[in-house]
Amino acid sequence: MTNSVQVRRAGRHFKDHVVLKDVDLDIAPGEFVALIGQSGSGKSTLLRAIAGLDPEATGDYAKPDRHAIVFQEHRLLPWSRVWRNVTLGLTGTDLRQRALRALSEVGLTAHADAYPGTLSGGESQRVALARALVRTPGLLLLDEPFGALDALTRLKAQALVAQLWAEHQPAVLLVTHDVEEALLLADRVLLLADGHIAESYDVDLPRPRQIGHPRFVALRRQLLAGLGVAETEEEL
Ligand SMILES: Nc1ncnc2c1ncn2[C@@H]1O[C@H](COP(=O)(O)OP(=O)(O)OP(=O)(O)O)[C@@H](O)[C@H]1O
Repeated sequence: MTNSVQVRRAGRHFKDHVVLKDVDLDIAPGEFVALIGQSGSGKSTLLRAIAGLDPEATGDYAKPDRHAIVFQEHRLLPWSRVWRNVTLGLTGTDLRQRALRALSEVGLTAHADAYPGTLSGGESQRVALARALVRTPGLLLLDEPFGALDALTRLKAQALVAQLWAEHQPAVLLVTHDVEEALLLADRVLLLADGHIAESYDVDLPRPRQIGHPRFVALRRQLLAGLGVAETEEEL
């Protein structure tokens, strides 16, 4: 398989509500793909199916053995120290060392022995990223990981993800509501609508991306039109 991710005929319904009808999706090794779509279009449902978390999803799914997922909520265990959260579920003798290495990549070495309850929202999401990184994933699945962060923290978290992706080159599938986030980070943006991938946009811009670049502005307009949002309506 030359693709890192290959999804064929993905389907999912909840009783008579058909959410995913016929989704085909490919991600090349090291490619960063963003998935946008209106609220309720099935973005999270698709991500969960790809992650193997949804036994009732139908279709064929191929993905790297090592994959990791980061959700909008950090899902850290409050009674476990940060470094233990990072290596939760892993076995081996050097777990603390591995946790510290991953925490240093997200700038949180100093918080290794803290409990999650003492961290800010942005720090908690960085721990969740470290927990993903420590698994050296070939595929990183990100489900609105910055959705709950304030604007400045969100920008910093986006820059961190861009840097980690450039260093480690996993394939990435990022679910986001935010067309600017998609255009800042992704090689390609997919639009999920009516239960399938309705559009694919190549983000043919060098990195780091400049939001004022005329091509960026044009792509932003196309994506918003694809979502059925007028340019003046900022957020969905
Ligand atoms: N466990 C469930 N039971 C019933 N319906 C569900 C369940 N999970 C999801 N759905 C429905 O499937 C549809 C798609 O949900 P999903 O969370 O995948 O959408 P989304 O595109 O990620 O939305 P958002 O952007 O608002 O997070 C929604 O209509 C939702 O109500």
